[in-house]
Amino acid sequence: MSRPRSTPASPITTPPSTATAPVADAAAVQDFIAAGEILGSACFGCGPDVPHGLHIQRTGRDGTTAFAEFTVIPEHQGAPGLAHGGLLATAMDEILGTSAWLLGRRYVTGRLETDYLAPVPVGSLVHLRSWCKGVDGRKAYLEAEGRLGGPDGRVAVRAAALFIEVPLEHFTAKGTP
Ligand SMILES: CCCCCCCCCCCCCC(=O)SCCNC(=O)CCNC(=O)[C@H](O)C(C)(C)COP(=O)(O)OP(=O)(O)OC[C@H]1O[C@@H](n2cnc3c(N)ncnc32)[C@H](O)[C@@H]1OP(=O)(O)O
Repeated sequence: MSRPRSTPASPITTPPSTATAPVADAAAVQDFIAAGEILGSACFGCGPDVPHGLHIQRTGRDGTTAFAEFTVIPEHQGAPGLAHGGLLATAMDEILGTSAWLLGRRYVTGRLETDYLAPVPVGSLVHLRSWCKGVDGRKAYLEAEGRLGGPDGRVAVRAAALFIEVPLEHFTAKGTP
């Protein structure tokens, strides 16, 4: 039986040799503190008013590493008694997006790779962490993990991602569905 890879990253989500080390942006760090007012309450990942949303709470940061947590409720279930895998990918996307935010530019997820290492029971408190490995032009390379049993407990889910920097118009110029 093959062992889990030590990193979830494929070649697409591995920073190239030309990538530079990430630097936290001072203004973004201030935004992090006031994130609730900036993002509003409609985000499925972190919005407090979204019924059955993840209600992810950001708990801290260190450089471009972001920390957060959420509780898996019955409405998040997939297989009996367990969190839905897509929901856990959403949690990964949210914490990855938070780390990308700390770079001080606007990014969207281009590619998200997720490894599921252990089942996550309904009722679990999932501890999220994400960090940026490098930046190359418009591309930011990030990883994330979700742990059970405490912030340093065992890793149940992990992800690697490529985020792409976009202009403000990406969010304001809505196309016709
Ligand atoms: C306040 C503090 C807290 C804040 C918290 C915030 C929380 C946030 C929580 C929410 C977080 C949730 C976040 C979300 O959920 S974001 C929502 C989910 N993501 C999207 O909706 C993105 C949809 N896609 C697009 O809009 C476009 O495709 C983008 C903008 C990504 C690129 O289209 P664009 O026309 O602009 O650029 P380009 O096509 O010339 O590509 C440029 C380069 O990138 C490379 N490339 C692109 N895609 C991929 C790919 N898939 N794999 C590999 N490579 C890819 C491409 O090869 C090229 O490389 P190169 O040829 O230059 O080498």
